[in-house]
Order: sequence, then C-alpha cells, then structure tokens
Amino acid sequence: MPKGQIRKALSGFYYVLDENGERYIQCRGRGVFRNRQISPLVGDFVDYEADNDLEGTITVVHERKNELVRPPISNIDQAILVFSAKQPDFHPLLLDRFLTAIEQHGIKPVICLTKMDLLKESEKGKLEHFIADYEKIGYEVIPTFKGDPSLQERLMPVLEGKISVLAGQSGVGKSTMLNTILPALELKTDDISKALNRGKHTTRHVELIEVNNGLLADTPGFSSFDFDTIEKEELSGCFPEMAERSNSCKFRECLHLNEPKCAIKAAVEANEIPEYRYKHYLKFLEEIMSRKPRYTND
Ligand SMILES: Nc1nc2c(ncn2[C@@H]2O[C@H](COP(=O)(O)OP(=O)(O)OP(=O)(O)O)[C@@H](O)[C@H]2O)c(=O)[nH]1
Ligand SMILES: [Zn+2]
Repeated sequence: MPKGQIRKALSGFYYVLDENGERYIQCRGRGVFRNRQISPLVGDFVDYEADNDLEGTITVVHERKNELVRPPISNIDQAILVFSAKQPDFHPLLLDRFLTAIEQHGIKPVICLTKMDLLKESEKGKLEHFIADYEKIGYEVIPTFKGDPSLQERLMPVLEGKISVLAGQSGVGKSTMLNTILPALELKTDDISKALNRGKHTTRHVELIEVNNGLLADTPGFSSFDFDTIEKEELSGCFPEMAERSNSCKFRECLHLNEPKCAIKAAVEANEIPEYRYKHYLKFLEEIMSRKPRYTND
C-alpha cells in the first residue's frame, strides 16, 4: 500500500504527497473513518489506494504524535509564538497561557518578539529581562522587527525539517514577519500551487507550505484558551523550570501551593524561578480548580 502525508485539505479532498515527495494524490477518506469519527487531518501520515497517478483513497491514518483543533493539523513539532514588544505591549501572562497550552500538546514553543523597533531606550531593559528569563527556562527567543535583515538567517534554521504552526494575537506582526522572509517562502508556495494544478486559493482551507525541508501551516493557531482539557496535576509539567524541580518536592503529588518542603516555592524564594511565572502558575491552577466538571457521554 503506498504511503504519504496529507499536505492540504480542501472541499472534502485530501492532497497526499507520496512517499518520494514527487506528486500529490487527490484522495477521499474511506467511509470507515467517518463511522469511527476519525477524520483525516493535514499532517497525517497515511496509507492510500491509488486509483491512478493522481487520485486515490486514504485507507489508514497512522497514529498521531499530537493534533490541534485550530488549525486542524496533526504531528506538529513546534509552535512559533509571535508576541510584540509594543502595540500591543508585551504580555507575559498571555505568553504563559500560550506556552502552557503548547507544552500540554507536546509541541515545542519558539518565541518571536516583534516590533522591537518601537521600544524606547528606557523600555529596553525591562524587555531584556523577560528575554533572559525565558531563555533561562530553555526557550529560544527571537527578537525582531519589520524588515529585519537578519530574521531569515535566524528563523529558517528553526523551521528546518519541522512541522511548525504560527500563533499569536491579531496585530502582533505575524504576516509582517513572514513577509520579511518571503523570498524563501514564496517560491515554495508557488511550487505547491503548480503541483496541485491550482491557481491561488480562495476557499478557506489548511495547507502546509514547504519551507527549508520543513512545513509551515498557512493558518495561525491557538487564538484563545481556557485550559479545558488540562488537569491540575499536569499543570506544573507545562512549566519546564517547575517540571525539572518537582521531583525534589517532599510530596509526590505536590501542587506547589501550601505543601511543606516544596522545591518550587523554595526556588521562587531563591529567585531561581521568576515570581511572575509562579504567580501565573497559581492563577492557571485556580482556573483549572474552579472549572466546572465536564460531562461526556463516553
Ligand atoms: N513598527 C513596527 N510595526 C510593525 C512591525 N511588525 C508589524 N508591524 C505593524 O503592525 C501591524 C500588524 O501587523 P501584521 O503583520 O498585519 O499582524 P498579524 O499578526 O499578521 O495580524 P493578523 O493578520 O490580524 O493576525 C501592521 O500595521 C504592521 O505594519 C514591526 O516590527 N515594527
Ligand atoms: Zn512542590
């Protein structure tokens, strides 16, 4: 059975790039998927039956590493989180919300800080502190601005060989960022359009664009969060600086609230964990604990 990866979904068809990366097969999903409520997703590795060189039917969807609802994509390696330094002002609470949700999905976050040119001299120090904090946690932070001549050489290696999704509030500069590195992107977008024998798309759809041997979703994701699916015991696992210390807490189930001999609270007091990160953790924990129970039928 030939294998491939779904690169695009449009009007009930899935465009599967064959294993050799040579051509796109326009596929329908087999009826059985609908019965089992599995719907193929862009990003899925699949088996398909070829009717001819160009058309076929997806028969097997292979196990997913992860999946997102917005945009509907599976097997995502990383999320490029775009936040602006100004207009809107840098917002660590919102960043931590995004980071938590992304970590929960097992996706690696990369932080891009746009509009660095709008910062006054007097405002730069504060932002540099935040950058240092997030880098210390282990996140890659890419400060940038419109037309940044060095963005391409910093961002392209990040995208190399990965499936990436762009995320961030409206107006933070996501399109501007992509435009800045457009010479590298545009070529590949055209390649895909040609391969699919279509002009520029007008319908809403999801597509993975080839970038530097990797794939970038053309639709941004993670527009809002409510911690709907995260459990309180899982939360500190989404804060890497807490996850790496929580084995040292006296209690295995420590929620790092008021428990004695808590390694996390000790690290906050010792300024090893920034206080605002811990406060955000507490805020999210409270949101999770005051969430109404969810009732499901299954
Ligand atoms: N000064 C300055 N302005 C910027 C920068 N990046 C983006 N802008 C401006 O910010 C506005 C929003 O930028 P966009 O790139 O459209 O933002 P977006 O994140 O794609 O927004 P949505 O499409 O709504 O999601 C535009 O007016 C840009 O010109 C920057 O680095 N510096
Ligand atoms: Zn603890």
